[in-house]
Amino acid sequence: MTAVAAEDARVGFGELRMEGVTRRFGTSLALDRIDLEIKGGEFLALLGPSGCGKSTALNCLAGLLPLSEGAIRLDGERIDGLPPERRGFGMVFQNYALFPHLSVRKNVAFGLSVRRTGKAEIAKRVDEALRLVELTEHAHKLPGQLSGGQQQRVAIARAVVLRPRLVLMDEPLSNLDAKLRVQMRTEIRRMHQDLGLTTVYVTHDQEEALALADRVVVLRAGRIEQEGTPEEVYTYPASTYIAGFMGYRNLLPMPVAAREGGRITLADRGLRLTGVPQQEDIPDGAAVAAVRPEDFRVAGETADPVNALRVRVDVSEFHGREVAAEGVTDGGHVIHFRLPERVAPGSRVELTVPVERVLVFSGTAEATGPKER
Ligand SMILES: Nc1ncnc2c1ncn2[C@@H]1O[C@H](COP(=O)(O)OP(=O)(O)OP(=O)(O)O)[C@@H](O)[C@H]1O
Repeated sequence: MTAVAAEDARVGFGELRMEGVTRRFGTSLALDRIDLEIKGGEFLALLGPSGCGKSTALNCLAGLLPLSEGAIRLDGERIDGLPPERRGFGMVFQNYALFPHLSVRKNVAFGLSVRRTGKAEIAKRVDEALRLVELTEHAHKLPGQLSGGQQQRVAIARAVVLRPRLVLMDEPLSNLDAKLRVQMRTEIRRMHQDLGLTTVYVTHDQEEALALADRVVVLRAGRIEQEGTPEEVYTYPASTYIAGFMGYRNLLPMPVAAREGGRITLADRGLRLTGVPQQEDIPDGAAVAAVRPEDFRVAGETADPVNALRVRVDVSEFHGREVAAEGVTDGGHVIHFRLPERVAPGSRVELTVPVERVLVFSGTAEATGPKER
């Protein structure tokens, strides 16, 4: 099959494998022996903070960057030596890179014209793509006459009109405002489903990754730290680094005070938290309790004495459905939690958290990874 035929054939693939993919820039290691399998039809998110190697991984898949070591195989066949245009992948980046002097329709048709696709076929496919991104009535406009979200939709239409077997997206929503980001997120997912695409999506936004992906791969310093379904990664982060990323805003380094029946109790300066160990070897001296703000509850009088803590509220912010609060324990631990309503600074509240929502890791304060947002 010729490369063009491969790109046009709307056939997916069984699996794409990255095998020991390593990429160096001088002496710095941007990707360190990445082994990853992407299944046809899957929506995979590559998640991690700035500099962890997400874009490098995507560019290696796209063929924009050669590998330093390793291989990429599509259904067993090596493709890492192929130039980008022969891989049959579509790309959507954060700067939409539309042609400013061409209409929306011409921008979307461009790739097909270059391939000398027949006029009637181009018209049919462009119409279909524009309908899909709901831009039919803007087809005659120039990109400069569109909003940021509309321009991004043109960029997506331009990629999917080629019916690529894999769509690579690098932070495609990062230039949009918050409301549009959420809308476009749904559209991207819908398109992925409706067109039966395989998508690899790079983002540093955990909410976006969790909302969109079938599987999330979290990168840290060029290596895979955890991979799993959004539910798995969110509920059972494999490390404090991932926990910090997944909204476990309370990462409290405390020594171990007791171990009993599969539970572990940490205690420090008057704060005592019992939780569930997430790793096998948790040393006595260096453990971290990870708790999500929304898992703390304001305790009633009948509160279970396990995991009861009293905090002085310093700040409470109205967030619509609930109030986000920051407080401090008598011993000086800063606690992030939620309240049903705002309270005056200096108020004292009793909090509690279920044992199963206190995740215990080995580690120290330095190892507590990125903070939420
Ligand atoms: N062209 C380059 N020359 C030198 N170093 C590079 C180059 N591109 C990337 N790097 C380095 O490789 C590492 C990974 O970069 P990469 O862009 O893949 O990270 P990222 O996770 O996508 O970050 P961001 O979200 O900020 O784009 C970083 O340390 C970066 O400085």
